[in-house]
Amino acid sequence: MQSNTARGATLRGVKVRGVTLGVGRPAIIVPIIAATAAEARAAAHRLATEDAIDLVELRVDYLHCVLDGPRTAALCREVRHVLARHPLIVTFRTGAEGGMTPIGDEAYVAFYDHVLNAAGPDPLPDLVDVEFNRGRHVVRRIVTAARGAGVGVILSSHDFAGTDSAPALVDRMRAMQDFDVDIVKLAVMPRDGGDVLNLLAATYEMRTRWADRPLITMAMGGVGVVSRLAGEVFGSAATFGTLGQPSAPGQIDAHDLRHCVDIVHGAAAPDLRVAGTPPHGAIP
Ligand SMILES: O=C1C[C@@](O)(C(=O)O)C[C@@H](O)[C@@H]1O
Repeated sequence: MQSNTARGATLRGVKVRGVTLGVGRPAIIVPIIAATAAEARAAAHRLATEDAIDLVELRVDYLHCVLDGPRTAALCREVRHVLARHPLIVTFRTGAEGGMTPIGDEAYVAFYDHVLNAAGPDPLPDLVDVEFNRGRHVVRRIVTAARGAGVGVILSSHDFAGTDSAPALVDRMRAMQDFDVDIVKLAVMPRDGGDVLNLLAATYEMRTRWADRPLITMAMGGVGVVSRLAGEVFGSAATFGTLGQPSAPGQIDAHDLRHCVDIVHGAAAPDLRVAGTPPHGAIP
């Protein structure tokens, strides 16, 4: 049963440090892909001064030390500190969803417990990414821990095998929104333009009829790239680009991405404001 049945729900933007997601131009997120703590630190120092990006994602599943929870949790705090004004998302992308490290449910919960309870002078990460497919019980435990720590949650779902119909994708996002999370994220693997349209149609319907919080959606791979560039028109609040190794197929250079997103925003924002289509509300 889905409880989020309010049609045309009003979307509240989510403010993370200086960045508001869900209102206006989509945010640009860049992943840190690093095998060692030293590499992660160096990448954080480089990204800290990057003006083209809005948020950083630390993909901890690439770290050799990731299964050492306390050590990785301390690194997350350190990276958060180094990034200064850029908000940090900590993501353990599991093997089942395109990540580098397989992990069982208990270890997955324990990992996020370490991250959310790490002691130290540096701040905690701003957001953690939790996989919807881990199941209700796992999601609830991590969301509760994150709420207790004052850390936001992105609930995410990846389909690397294909793309469901638009109605099925909307159902999935509505089921995700039923959790007490800040942002819902959906990634699919399209075979062709028709699949990309399914993702975009689902995003648009979700954004205009059901969503009361920001969505981030993307069709991965080459044919999906249009969804990363023009997601604002359909209601996606952020897009992932790369400054180094990509963390998923179809990501393009973050500077090029910024340029394209700005072009779309410059052209589309006045019409979006008039038509009231997403993202309506205050467009800067
Ligand atoms: O969920 C996502 C989106 C993503 O898979 C993409 O397709 O850009 C990249 C991941 O690093 C991130 O966690």
